[in-house]
Amino acid sequence: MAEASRILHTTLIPNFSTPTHKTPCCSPRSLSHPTTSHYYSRRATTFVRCSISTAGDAARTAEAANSTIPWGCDVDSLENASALQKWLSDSGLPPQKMAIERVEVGERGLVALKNIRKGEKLLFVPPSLFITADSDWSCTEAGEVLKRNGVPDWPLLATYLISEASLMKSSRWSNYISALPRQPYSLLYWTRSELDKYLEASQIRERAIERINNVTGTYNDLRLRIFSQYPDLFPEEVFNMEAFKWSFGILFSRLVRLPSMDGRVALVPWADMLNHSYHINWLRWIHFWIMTSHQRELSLQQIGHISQVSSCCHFVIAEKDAEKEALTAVQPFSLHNAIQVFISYGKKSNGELLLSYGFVPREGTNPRDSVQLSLLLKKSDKCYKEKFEALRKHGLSASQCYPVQITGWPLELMAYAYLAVSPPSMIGKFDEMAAAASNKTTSKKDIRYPEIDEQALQFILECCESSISKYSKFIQQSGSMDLDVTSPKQLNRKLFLKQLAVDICTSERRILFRSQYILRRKLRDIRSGELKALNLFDGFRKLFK
Ligand SMILES: C[S@@+](CC[C@H](N)C(=O)[O-])C[C@H]1O[C@@H](n2cnc3c(N)ncnc32)[C@H](O)[C@@H]1O
Repeated sequence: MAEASRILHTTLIPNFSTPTHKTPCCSPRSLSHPTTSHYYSRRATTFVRCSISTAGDAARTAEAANSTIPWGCDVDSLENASALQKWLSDSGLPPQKMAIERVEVGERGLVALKNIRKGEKLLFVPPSLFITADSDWSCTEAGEVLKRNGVPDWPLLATYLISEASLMKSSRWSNYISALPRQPYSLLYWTRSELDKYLEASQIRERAIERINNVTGTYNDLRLRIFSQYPDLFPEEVFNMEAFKWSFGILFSRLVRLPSMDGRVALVPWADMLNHSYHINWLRWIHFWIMTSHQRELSLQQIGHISQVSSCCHFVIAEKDAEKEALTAVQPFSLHNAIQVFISYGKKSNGELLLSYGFVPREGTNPRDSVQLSLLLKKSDKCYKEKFEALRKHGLSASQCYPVQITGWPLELMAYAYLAVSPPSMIGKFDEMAAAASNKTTSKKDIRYPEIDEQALQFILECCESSISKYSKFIQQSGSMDLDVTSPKQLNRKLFLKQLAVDICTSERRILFRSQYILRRKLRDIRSGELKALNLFDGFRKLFK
């Protein structure tokens, strides 16, 4: 979950070596495990195949929205939760103080069943229950082929999930997979035309398109270089785009990085049933221990904050102070039955939460919320070429996005604005400005050019207002938007997407409104200061006359 997008960015597009074998490494008959043909006779092969649709491709759009995979359950289903709980305890999960319940926030989640004391361990998950890139494959040969081809962790795990899921009851993870959502909430499931229609105003649209392209590219790469070479191990009825959309959707919304395992990524059944919250107003330390295989040495895993939304209690999982806190933990407090326990998925904006987890927190509740403001160098600028060159030198382009928060904007954005408005006489400063506008930590960020402050702020204000007007237009039009549906099921889906889009646009616009207010005030101060200075100068002139 946490850091998922960053991890994906660096590892998703695999750099495979060319497969050395053209045929499966072992023929079905020579398998030590059940034979491949036997395997695949048990694989689920009944689902619809489809790929991510492009704009205008209405038929495929409808198909993409409606097709599902045959494993997993509905997002709010408790049907498989008790089977999951039982299987986990049978597999070594110690008795827990939480249970899976239907909840108000996040549909299903973990709720505390007992009073919990400060310092008490709340979650215990033995590593034997983690799914990592080192997990054993039920189909050993498939795992060996991927590893031999140097497939990185993310695509490897995505393929592993599909492989195990398709084996249904024969997989060791069948109880876990049955309790996973059949269609995780994720922008991966939005078609291109839905992204264009609903997220036109938000920069998150670009991120979603990029992510979908990455996932599609990864799947195509795997298909071309590996799956097509070993069709017995990776039949297309199972290992197709729809299945990869599902598995990447699961990874984006559930994968965690484990510092205690050298930062490797893993799916942690049970812990991944915790929903997200920012409602933190009273700190408590809670420890999330992971037992080693010998269960003697305990190592600590930092996932994030655990909080309780409806009252003033919450927990923070601490890495450094854990030992100390565990010793001094004495103060008991009460959690009523069925009170949901939350963690924080990290310092993410609402857009990032929508992108990976498919939900938008209530307006104004996310202190880390930000909106990407797009700034553009004007082509009509007399020094366009020189400015563009300076930007390029520092890894930037003529159009740049910067995150704006309710508390303000980064120094880099101001530096870009200085560059955008600086006159030809300041050509000698272009390089310094472009360097400060880049995200290189070595460059000096806090540059000031009071002589062009007003123009720079005015420039940012104009960008802000142009963005606000796009949001306002969408929000206004959304009420009467033609949803273009042919069935009640489609209508529900479109209404849901539209609501998410309105929520994200409203929360992003809110930040821009705040920036607009600050910018106008600053400009008013500058202008009234200038006016005062002008009046004073006029007064002196008259005096000397
Ligand atoms: C790690 S899973 C948490 C368990 C999940 N609720 C389940 O039943 O499988 C993350 C998913 O839970 C849901 N979720 C988590 N926190 C949420 C929140 N604050 N509001 C709405 N949905 C949330 C989203 O669907 C997200 O993709």
